[in-house]
Amino acid sequence: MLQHLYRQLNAAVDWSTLLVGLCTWLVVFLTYKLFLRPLYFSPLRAMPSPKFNPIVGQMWEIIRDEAVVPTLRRARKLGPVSRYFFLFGGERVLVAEPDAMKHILVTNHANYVRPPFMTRAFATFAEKGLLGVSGSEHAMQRKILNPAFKRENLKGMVKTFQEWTEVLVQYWNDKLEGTTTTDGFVELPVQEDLGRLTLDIIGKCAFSYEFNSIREPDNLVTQSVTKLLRGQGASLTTLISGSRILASKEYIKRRALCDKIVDDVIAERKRLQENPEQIDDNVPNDLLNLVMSARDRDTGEGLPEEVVRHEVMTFMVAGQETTSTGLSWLLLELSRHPDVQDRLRSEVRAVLPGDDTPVTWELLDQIPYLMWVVKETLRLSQYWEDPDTFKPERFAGDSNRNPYTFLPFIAGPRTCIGSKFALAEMRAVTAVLVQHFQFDPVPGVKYKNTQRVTLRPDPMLCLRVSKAPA
Ligand code: HEM
Repeated sequence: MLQHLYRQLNAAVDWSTLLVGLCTWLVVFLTYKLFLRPLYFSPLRAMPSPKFNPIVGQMWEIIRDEAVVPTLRRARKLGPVSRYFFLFGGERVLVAEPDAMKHILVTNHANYVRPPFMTRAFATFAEKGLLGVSGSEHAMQRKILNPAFKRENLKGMVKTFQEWTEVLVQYWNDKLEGTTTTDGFVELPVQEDLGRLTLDIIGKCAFSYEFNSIREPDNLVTQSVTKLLRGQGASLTTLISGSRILASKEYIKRRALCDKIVDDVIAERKRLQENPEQIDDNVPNDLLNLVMSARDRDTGEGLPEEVVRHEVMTFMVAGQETTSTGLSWLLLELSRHPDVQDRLRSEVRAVLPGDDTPVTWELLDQIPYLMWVVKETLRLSQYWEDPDTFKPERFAGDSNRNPYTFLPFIAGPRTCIGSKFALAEMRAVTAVLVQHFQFDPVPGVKYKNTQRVTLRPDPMLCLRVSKAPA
């Protein structure tokens, strides 16, 4: 039967013609994709473009050079809106112009959606939370959650920022006291320690969980969650699709542990909601509480329980590494600019005179220089005068500036929901740390940008830490 079919097919098809046809199609397709389209037919061809390479485009310099450097170089050379080439004739547009940013992120955001593969990668283990959903589902979640993230609801968390930073202060003081150097400093893995601090803070603020990772770094839960947040053990398919296919056994175990911790807290919280008489005065002031009580102002509906869990995980993913990396860059800049560090310390001390003065949101607002230092650390845009110089006072008189020249949290429907939280956390942590410590560079160490989920210093930041001058 099969033989018969094969003979019939052989008689009907001229294989050599088919092969020639296929080859011709391939040549035409490749010529169009690699040369004709990018050079003559692309709607982007009128944009300033760098040197054209049909195979690797600009990818080689992007991989080879320090992160962000090729982007800045191109923006300077080709202007605020330019085209560059991806692999195999693919094209990308680089935008560094405030009005164009507004157009893309806000006015016409529906035309510029994040590619689905990025959404999946962002939300590897919280696919139903804000980072993992899109379209109407995302809009519905934001409508319910936006009001929860207002300043009034976050104010009480500044106390937590201060308390956990004081744990780090104690930890570093112990190291200083244990040091044998006569110069009064100790070289510390600052970035690693800040990572533990922001884990402790986000654990407590997100769902009142105490990781206690500064005091107990080797604790199983801390280790598991830290590895999970770094994506360790997740396979490429897990990172791309969000599914657990091919993920290591350890990864699956860590996820189960993490889910259980969050589920237990939610179950206890629900029990209390149903039995309000058992709630004492200490209702947890955390994001979980805000998420569980948030309601759509039109329909009165809240978020389903599974989504609540995913939101808590999302806050952990979105709020831990971002702030610890931001704080690492900030301390690195302070160590490079002793004048900025001195001024910051004296302005902090003028408002928070004693080491034990309770830090509050209102007091943080009374130290404008602190906010300028934080913002200058997060600024990357070239759309500023003398853009490569670290100059916090450029943020004085900020209100007259076009908001689209400063976009660390982007803007529009996907703007960072935790931006106020993050700015308050970075200010509180910095204020407490500069009150106690002086930060100086370790001689001879040069840092480069490296792109992971965030832009990080490479190597990991290590600084000389000593007692702050009186
Ligand atoms: C310096 C610290 C931070 C920076 C620079 C930052 C930056 C960003 C950026 C750029 C986005 C948009 C990502 C995208 O859609 O492409 C984002 C989203 C988000 N961030 Fe932050 N973030 C920070 C801290 C935080 C903190 C502390 C939290 C939580 C408490 C948080 C929660 C979120 C959430 C939930 C989203 C998703 C919003 C959505 O898609 O609707 N972030 N963040």
